[in-house]
Amino acid sequence: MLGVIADDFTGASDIASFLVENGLRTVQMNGVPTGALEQEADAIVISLKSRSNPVAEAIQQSLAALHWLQKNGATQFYFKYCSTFDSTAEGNIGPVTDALLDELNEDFTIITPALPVNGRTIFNGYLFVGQVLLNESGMQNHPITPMTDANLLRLMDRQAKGKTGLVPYADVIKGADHVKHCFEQLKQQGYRYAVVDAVDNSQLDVLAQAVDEMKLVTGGSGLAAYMAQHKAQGKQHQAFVPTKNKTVILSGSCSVMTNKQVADYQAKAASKWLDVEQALTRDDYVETLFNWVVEHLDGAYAPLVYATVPPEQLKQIQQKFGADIASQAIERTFAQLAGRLRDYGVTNFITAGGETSSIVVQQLGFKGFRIGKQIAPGVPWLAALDAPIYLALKSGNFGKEAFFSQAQEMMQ
Ligand SMILES: Nc1ncnc2c1ncn2[C@@H]1O[C@H](COP(=O)(O)OP(=O)(O)O)[C@@H](O)[C@H]1O
Ligand SMILES: O=C(O)[C@@H](O)C(=O)COP(=O)(O)O
Repeated sequence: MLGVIADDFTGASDIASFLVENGLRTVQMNGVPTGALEQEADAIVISLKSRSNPVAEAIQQSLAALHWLQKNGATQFYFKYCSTFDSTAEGNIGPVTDALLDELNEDFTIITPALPVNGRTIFNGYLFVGQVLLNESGMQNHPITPMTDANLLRLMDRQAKGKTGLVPYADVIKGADHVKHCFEQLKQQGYRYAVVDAVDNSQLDVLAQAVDEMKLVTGGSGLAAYMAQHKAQGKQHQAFVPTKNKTVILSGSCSVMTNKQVADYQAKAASKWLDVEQALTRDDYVETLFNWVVEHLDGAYAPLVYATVPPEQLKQIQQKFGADIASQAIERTFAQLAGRLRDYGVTNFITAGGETSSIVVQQLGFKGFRIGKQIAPGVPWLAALDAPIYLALKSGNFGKEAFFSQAQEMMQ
């Protein structure tokens, strides 16, 4: 069984959807479960909210997830982080990778955020988003983990304890045996991690074969899709879509794509901006937003509450209130609002943004999810295991402009 440790909830549903689409029976758990695994599965994805926590906390959560997965039958482990390598000079990708390697008594792994279907490719160790380098893609303006360098070797070396090497494109296309040989050479030269180039899916297919016996693999969801294909032996997936019912959209991502998606949706449905100042100063602010959502639940499309702003406005807000204070106030407000709406009878939640989705799901508190049909690559419909609730957790930059309306048009 494959055990996945995902550093946020959108990332967890991203990888879970690719595992399922490629034939593995997969369950996504909300945090580290307290009891034993209750159903048969080929892969378990544990969703953490550890991407931007203090390093020690991220390590502690990730090791707890590892121990649970080991106890419940996992034999190979996958640390899932963002396809845009969201992290800071402190971590958490490097320190968590180190902690997992140490705990597993391993001394080597790979670094593979590539996800070609969503435009994330790696060449000569540089991460591209579409046709531009990571640090020119808009990710340099990320509210919590601004990415100002696209070189994965440098990024990893800054935050991890070992040395990072490269398996370049010219070697990857020579096939899985050759890639394994490159890993051995890098190990002998004292490298602890290898960034592996992947400019399209065929390199991920090769890499999936090269890591078949690697105890710990790290990366985005792209490689996992091919690992699933090689493990699955053609198992079938019964994809579901949600039932039409009371729906709300909560958007806390400030990514380039989410800004476009919010603008597109505002032309179709009722929308309300979540004002940081009011979130910080008014005790009744959640109640005000709740009342507004309830008034708009009967429209053709669901109401949207959004904190999403373009980079200049984000900078002003962060300067005025402090980046951490602003983002915590927004996350808290979304979480409380989601809880109120669930109690009121909203059954379908569409959330945008990794941190935002993570806090909302933690507040709603389900054990875990079954994985349904993909709305866009990496964004599946989810059904809570223990309540008749459906969710779509959209990663910041995933989906096309019309994502929010498309998601609802799938409901039956
Ligand atoms: N208007 C805003 N001002 C300040 N911070 C914001 C604003 N809107 C969103 N944020 C914060 O930015 C962060 C966005 O992160 P996240 O939800 O992970 O989105 P993404 O998936 O794009 O990374 C959240 O912590 C959110 O609260
Ligand atoms: O790998 C990815 O890009 C996503 O699965 C992911 O982790 C995105 O994170 P957010 O943009 O913070 O949602």
